[in-house]
Amino acid sequence: MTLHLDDLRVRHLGECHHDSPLADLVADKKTSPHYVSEGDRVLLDDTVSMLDRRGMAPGDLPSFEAAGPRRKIYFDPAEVTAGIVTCGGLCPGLNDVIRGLVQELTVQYDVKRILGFRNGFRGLTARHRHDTVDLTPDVVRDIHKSGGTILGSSRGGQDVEEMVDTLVLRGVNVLFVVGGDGGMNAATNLAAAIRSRGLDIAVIGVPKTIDNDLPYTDQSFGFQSAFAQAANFISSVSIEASASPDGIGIVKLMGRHSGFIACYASLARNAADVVLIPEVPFRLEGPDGLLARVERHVREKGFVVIVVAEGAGQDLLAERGLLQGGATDASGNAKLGDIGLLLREIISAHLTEVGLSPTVRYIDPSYAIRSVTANAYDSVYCLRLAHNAVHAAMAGRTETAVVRWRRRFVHVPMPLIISHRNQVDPDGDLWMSVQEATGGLVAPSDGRKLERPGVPERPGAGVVAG
Ligand SMILES: Nc1ncnc2c1ncn2[C@@H]1O[C@H](COP(=O)(O)OP(=O)(O)OP(=O)(O)O)[C@@H](O)[C@H]1O
Ligand SMILES: O=P(O)(O)OC[C@H]1O[C@](O)(CO)[C@@H](O)[C@@H]1O
Ligand SMILES: [Mg+2]
Repeated sequence: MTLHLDDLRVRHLGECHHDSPLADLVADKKTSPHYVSEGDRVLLDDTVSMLDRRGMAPGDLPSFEAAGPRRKIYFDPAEVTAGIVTCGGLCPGLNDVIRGLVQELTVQYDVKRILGFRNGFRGLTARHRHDTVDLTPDVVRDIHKSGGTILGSSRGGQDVEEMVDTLVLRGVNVLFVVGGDGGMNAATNLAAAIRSRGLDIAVIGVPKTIDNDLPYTDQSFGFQSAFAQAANFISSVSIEASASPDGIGIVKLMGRHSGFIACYASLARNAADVVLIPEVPFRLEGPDGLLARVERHVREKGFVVIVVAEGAGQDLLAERGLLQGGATDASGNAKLGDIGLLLREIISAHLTEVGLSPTVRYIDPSYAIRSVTANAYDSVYCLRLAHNAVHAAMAGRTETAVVRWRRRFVHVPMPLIISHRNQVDPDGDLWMSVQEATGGLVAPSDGRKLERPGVPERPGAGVVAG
């Protein structure tokens, strides 16, 4: 998809006429390596060759509006009622975002009324619209010390007009949607319905997903906390497998369509011998297939550790009739088959057949990963996203997501956030690092050649047969 400057312009509700309470803070600020001043823009591309290929004057290059406080704002804070909704799967840092939104709205902008809608978009239906939480600094003071979301979350569709009615009936003129691709889709539809009714309501998205599958953001919040926890499970499995004769350690990690958690968690511990992700289909059979590679590891090193993303190898499950074709959850997300269980069965059978005596240690930590409290890094990240989301809303931006792009906080039009999925690029440097750390790949099922097969020797990785 080729993006132009016009694709990156965000919607405004109108001119900003009110003095911002933060005007003094930004009055004399200029763009520097650590600040982007109001009105300046952040480039989409970041290499000389990419810029060169565009062949444009700097002002015409595709770029994002910088986030941050403005000198003038659109809404009179005394007239603002804010709403907050968290939707989809849990993710570390949701409470940090809620806390940051409430603190910034109340302390900096003196907004008096903030409603927390319960259990995702379900909370905006006619049935649940009056069951809201009054969010104050006191209510949110300590919520960042726990994982999850104090507002609850849900999957499943709701009628968009009914949700707009809720915003009108509850007097909400600024809505913050903290959600993944589904949540951003719903927020986009909501904003379109608001626009078609000519209402003065801002919808601001704070993109969220532990899968890190949303584009135009460096990395989604909570992702670091999630993969740090996932890495602990890889260590556990590695210790177990290395202490068992012919040990097979398998960890299945979340990641429906994107294997970022599997890649990062594997790199964090450098204990994985094989990493399987949805983006790189793999073969079981043949000299470079998974089974041969696993067998080689066990014979040479005594054990093997496999990290598999839940969305990997779905073709293998389908071939075996282990997928409910077309089955989806309430939000329309495809229901996946259990690749971890299939690998456990197939690998055990193969190793037994070739005369080994495998001991399998299989962990599927699933919710134990995404329910953790945000680490310090993610807490800071969430707080800063929340501050910028509030600035965007008060300045009358709408149908806009607030993200960090190449270290700067920027505004991205919501349709772009749902325009495609962020995935591990098999030709990118992350996957290259995984190859370097694991010493090669399982043969891809698309017939591509393997570049560097082999078993690397890693300090502390276990016994290497002489
Ligand atoms: N294509 C869509 N159009 C409109 N609304 C959607 C769409 N997909 C999902 N939604 C709504 O958005 C909400 C959240 O979606 P979903 O359950 O897919 O989680 P998500 O926001 O993608 O988060 P995550 O990926 O982290 O689990 C649900 O209430 C769902 O009905
Ligand atoms: O069991 P649930 O709540 O439907 O969520 C599972 C899914 O949610 C995610 O955490 C985020 O979409 C995926 O990684 C996972 O497949
Ligand atoms: Mg999603």
